[in-house]
Amino acid sequence: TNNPSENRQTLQQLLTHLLRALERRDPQQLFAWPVTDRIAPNYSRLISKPMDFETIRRSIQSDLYTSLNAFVADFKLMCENAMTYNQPETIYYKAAKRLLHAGLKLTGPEKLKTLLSALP
Ligand SMILES: COc1ccc(OC)c(-c2cc(C(C)=O)n3cccnc23)c1
Repeated sequence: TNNPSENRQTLQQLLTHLLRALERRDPQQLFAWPVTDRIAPNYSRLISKPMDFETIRRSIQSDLYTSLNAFVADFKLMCENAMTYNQPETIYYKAAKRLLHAGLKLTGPEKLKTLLSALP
């Protein structure tokens, strides 16, 4: 529809659906909350824009994302942060790489066509 509030609701429903699908790919919840300097030394010095699933959820709820691209950008940032801070042989780097690929497939044009066709 061209009703802004309806479109915003639909976008929020789509983003919440995608967020849940992505969170399922992180069963160890390594991306569920912000990484602290306590568990990752110097993290806040090395990573200028931290991102995690809880922050993304809050952004959806406060209508911060006005497009799918903005949501995908934060998801990619979250994965890229982990591939910047952690060495390639760590579980965090490997989990981020897998999550990033799974996420880009989920939000790719092919999959989105089916998702969008299912919307009201
Ligand atoms: C081992 O248990 C946990 C629990 C929560 C975590 O982040 C929310 C992490 C974690 C998550 C990360 C990431 C995502 O870089 N990390 C990096 C170094 C050390 N720990 C982490 C690990």
